[in-house]
Amino acid sequence: MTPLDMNYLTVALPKGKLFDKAVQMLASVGCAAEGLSQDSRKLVISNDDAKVRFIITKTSDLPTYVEYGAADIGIIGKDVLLEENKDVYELLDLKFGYCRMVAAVPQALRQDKISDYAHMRVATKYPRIAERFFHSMGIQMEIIKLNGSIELAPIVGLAELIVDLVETGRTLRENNLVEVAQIQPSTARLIANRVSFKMKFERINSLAEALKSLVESEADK
Ligand SMILES: Nc1ncnc2c1ncn2[C@@H]1O[C@H](COP(=O)(O)OP(=O)(O)OP(=O)(O)O)[C@@H](O)[C@H]1O
Ligand SMILES: O=P(O)(O)OC[C@H]1O[C@H](OP(=O)(O)OP(=O)(O)O)[C@H](O)[C@@H]1O
Repeated sequence: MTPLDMNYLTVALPKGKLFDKAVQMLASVGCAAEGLSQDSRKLVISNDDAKVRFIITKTSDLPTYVEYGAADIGIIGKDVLLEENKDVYELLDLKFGYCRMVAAVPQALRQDKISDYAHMRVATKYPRIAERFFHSMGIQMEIIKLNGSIELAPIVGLAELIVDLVETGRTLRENNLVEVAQIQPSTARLIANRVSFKMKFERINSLAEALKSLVESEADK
């Protein structure tokens, strides 16, 4: 298997929350392979008849695979795209995986103005997004990078604030945290390697068009 193999389309899919819906949408437009499942330990799954192969990556690594052309296209959250800041084309908003990036604090620490949090510590899995947000507000903060369970940080005094994703709001509520700023909404996006998009234009563009029609038909329901 070589990168940018002209005969195959290589599609990167992230393990985790976006995987099942991404597989389902791609299958609906005829882009599928047998045994494509998160439960499998196989990381490359090919459909030789359809000349498509899927690679399964860790969420935050997916844009790197696409940027380097190890995958031609991929499906990934806008939050990860903004954080990883890779040189890829964003082709389509797939309108699933809705969540939003927020800043939150313990209820007891709530202040009137975001500037009142200046110079406090912010725990986050998304240091670039957090940095950019506070910088845009003219506020200097100390950013502490964590890899998960971010809501724990203010409870145990590691940080005063967090920047994290919220979907239902349950995790914030159950840890007595309240939102103090909305930073960025996020949905899943179809992305493409810049060279692949030119070299495999017909194939990638027709897949993107089919997904676009699918997204629009789902929105009409
Ligand atoms: N409740 C949610 N929490 C986190 N991400 C969500 C949520 N709802 C939708 N998403 C979207 O799903 C994507 C993948 O989330 P997931 O939790 O599977 O990965 P991750 O936890 O960031 O990665 P990893 O487990 O490898 O560290 C996010 O980047 C985001 O775009
Ligand atoms: O608003 P909610 O519906 O409660 O969802 C938000 C939570 O889900 C995500 O965590 P995830 O499950 O990915 O675990 P993690 O803490 O290990 O990242 C996110 O980081 C929040 O903690």
